[in-house]
Amino acid sequence: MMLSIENLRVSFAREHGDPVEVVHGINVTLDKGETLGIVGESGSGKSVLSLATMGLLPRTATASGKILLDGEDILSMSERQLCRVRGRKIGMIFQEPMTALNPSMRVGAQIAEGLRLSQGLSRRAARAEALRLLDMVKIPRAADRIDSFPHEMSGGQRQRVGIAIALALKPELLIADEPTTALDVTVQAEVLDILDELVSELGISLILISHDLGVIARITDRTLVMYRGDEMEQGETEQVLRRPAHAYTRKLISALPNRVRSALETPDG
Ligand SMILES: Nc1ncnc2c1ncn2[C@@H]1O[C@H](COP(=O)(O)OP(=O)(O)OP(=O)(O)O)[C@@H](O)[C@H]1O
Repeated sequence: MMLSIENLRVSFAREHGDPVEVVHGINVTLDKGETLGIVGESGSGKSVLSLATMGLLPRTATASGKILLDGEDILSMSERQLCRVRGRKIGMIFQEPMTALNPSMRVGAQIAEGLRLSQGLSRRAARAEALRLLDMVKIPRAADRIDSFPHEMSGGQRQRVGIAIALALKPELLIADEPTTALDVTVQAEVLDILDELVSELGISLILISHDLGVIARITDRTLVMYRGDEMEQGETEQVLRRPAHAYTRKLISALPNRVRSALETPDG
């Protein structure tokens, strides 16, 4: 898997007046197994960038540039081609796991349903695979929890189920948009660590979107810092944190809690 976003611009039509451009020429490349963090405050265009990459921009949006996934441009694919890409190549994890979960279906059955549709597994094989996935995302006593409903689980467990559902389709690229924002801090760290472990174990590429540089710093190789639709800087996460090239990045770093900030500081200052 290789993703290459070239000079991506996105604008939205307005009822009155000219369209407004909200992403102003972003360039990103991502190799197999690499993890990229996209950070920036609210409105910086992170979600628009990720929606564009999944081919999920609303109809009012116009995009130009290229989003090449293994050489094929997402921006010029038909809805049918996009559905195949989303089923096979790109998985998604959302901020609120309930958006990806069906509240009236047991979690095991939801994971199994995806497996039966995508891989044509028998009922029994799909259930066994669902159990394996629940174990993989470290749901305690998975064999007992497989028949739980989403509302019977904690937020962190629901997000793990969300991760299991995304992984069930064996994606090559996973896009996680604020996957831990709705969780408390300790649970946040657990879910991030699971995500980190799984993507590296499975060789999946990851785009992790967050307004929180602490979240990005925890698990990504590279970071793109965005502000109002522009790239502020991009580079190895460690470099960006230790030697931020841009005042905006320094502002994001100074907004981190002391505890996180001091963990990032270099011995040589
Ligand atoms: N459907 C839409 N129609 C019009 N404008 C939109 C639409 N979606 C997003 N925008 C605008 O695009 C800009 C970027 O929004 P985006 O959601 O990508 O920001 P973000 O960095 O993800 O912020 P947040 O962290 O709040 O989600 C904002 O100015 C937003 O108002």
